[in-house]
This record gives sequence, structure tokens and C-alpha cells, in this order.
Amino acid sequence: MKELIHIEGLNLYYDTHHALKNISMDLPERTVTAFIGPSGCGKSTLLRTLNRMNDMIPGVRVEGQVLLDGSDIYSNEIEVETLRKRVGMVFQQPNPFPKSIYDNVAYGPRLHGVTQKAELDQLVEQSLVHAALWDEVKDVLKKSALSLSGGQQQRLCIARALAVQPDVLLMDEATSALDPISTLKIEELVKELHNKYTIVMVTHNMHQAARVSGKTVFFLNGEVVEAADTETLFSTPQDSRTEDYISGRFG
Ligand SMILES: Nc1ncnc2c1ncn2[C@@H]1O[C@H](COP(=O)(O)OP(=O)(O)OP(=O)(O)O)[C@@H](O)[C@H]1O
Repeated sequence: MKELIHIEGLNLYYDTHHALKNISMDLPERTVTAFIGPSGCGKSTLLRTLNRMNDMIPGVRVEGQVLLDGSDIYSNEIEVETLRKRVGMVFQQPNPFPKSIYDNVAYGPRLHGVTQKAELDQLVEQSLVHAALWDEVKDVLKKSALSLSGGQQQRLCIARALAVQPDVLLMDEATSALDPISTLKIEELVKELHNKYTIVMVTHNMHQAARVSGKTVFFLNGEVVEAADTETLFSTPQDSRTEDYISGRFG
């Protein structure tokens, strides 16, 4: 499978704290990759390096390379806005804007210069269909996004991310604030979306990683312990620390 993202010798420091230690890995195209590991091992930090969200945190220093389709996203030639259009993100807490459902989804395309109503209408519908929310909201698009349930809000945030037609979708514990039924809906959605998008998800839930992802990476103390296709990692882990973690002996 073609790699879309290649990480090489990546180190990240929060001031003096060495949070990511010499990370190298490939993230294959149109695959769900899950990052697992105990709290504080660096999963979210690594996820945030993929669309340079860490740039906003004072005192962060990054060394090494992250190549997206062969281009180093930390090079001076890369515009961060363009990068974030290609690499969208969904967070733990649904965070829709206090605007209508329609305007939430249309926000990104408008920002990137789409002004024609017909084109916006089409993008909004297509994104909501892809996020498995269209049927529930198609008659109330003018209603405030804040009137939706938590699970619907999270699917709206996914639709908002998809509306700018990204290549990569980063999901940082995107279901951990949701009830089991909404979680299941998002898991089903992720399984659908991976045919079109490269998805990287941080999850605390190993069952979720096993259910949804094609590749799993296990982290400990800022290092990659093991990366493999999900079935192999869960059935025949190579490292005893991976085995201890997935069998619930720590973390
Ligand atoms: N903004 C920050 N400033 C300073 N240190 C940070 C910051 N964010 C994370 N860290 C530190 O970096 C390390 C990795 O944190 P990170 O949030 O990436 O881990 P994680 O594996 O995602 O944890 P969790 O599963 O609890 O979300 C931790 O030691 C954490 O305290």
C-alpha cells in the first residue's frame, strides 16, 4: 500500500521535556491507523505534528521530518493554512461553531474562496452524506448546530472537516465524550471513510482500535514500541510491553 505520510527521525520537545523520541514510521494511504498507549506517551503530540497544531504551543521544538506526499510539512515553503486544508482534524469534544448546521459545513469552503450558492449547497450536502448525518438534518439546515446531540455534533465536525476535501483526517479521541450508540455510529462512519481518506486516530479504547483500524502503533514514553497491521499486533505482538498493554496488565 502506498505511504502518504512518512515520518523520519522526529523529536519533539516541550521546552526541556522530550515528548517524542526519534519517531520514524509510514502512514499508508486510505487506511485507518490507530495510535494506542498509556496516558502521556505522546499519541496526541504526534497526531498534532501531522498538521502542525503544535506550532501554536509556546516552547515547542520539532526536529526531523514529516513528509506528506514527499514534501516536508515543516519546510519554509509550506503554508500552514494549505497544509491544514489537506490534513483536517476532529477533536475529543465536539466543537461546532455557534452558527447554523449549514454554515458550519460551508465555513471551510467559503474560507477557501467558494462563493457560488449551488456549489456550496452541493458541498454541504455531500459532506453531510459522507459524515452519515444528512438524513437527520436535511430539513433543519438553518437550525443552530448547538441544538444537535453530542454525537450529531461530532458527525457535524467530521462533515465540516470533509467539506474542504482533505486527504487526511486526524481524530484525537473523537468518540471518548460520546455515548455508546454515537460511538458505534462514528466507528461505522470511519470504516466507510477509509475508502476515500487516510485516517489517523488516537484512541484509549483498544477494542475500538481493533474494530476500526488497519494498522496500529503502540507508544510508550514518547517512543514507538511496535507498529504492525492491527490483526497481527493484537494477535501476535512482538514486544512483551505491547503484550502487557493489550492484555491489560498496565496502562
Ligand atoms: N502543551 C503541552 N505543554 C507541555 N507539555 C505537554 C503539552 N502537551 C503534552 N505535554 C506532555 O507531553 C507528553 C505527551 O503528552 P500527550 O498528550 O501527547 O500524550 P497522550 O499519549 O496523548 O496522552 P493522553 O492519552 O492522556 O491524551 C506528556 O508528558 C505531557 O505532559
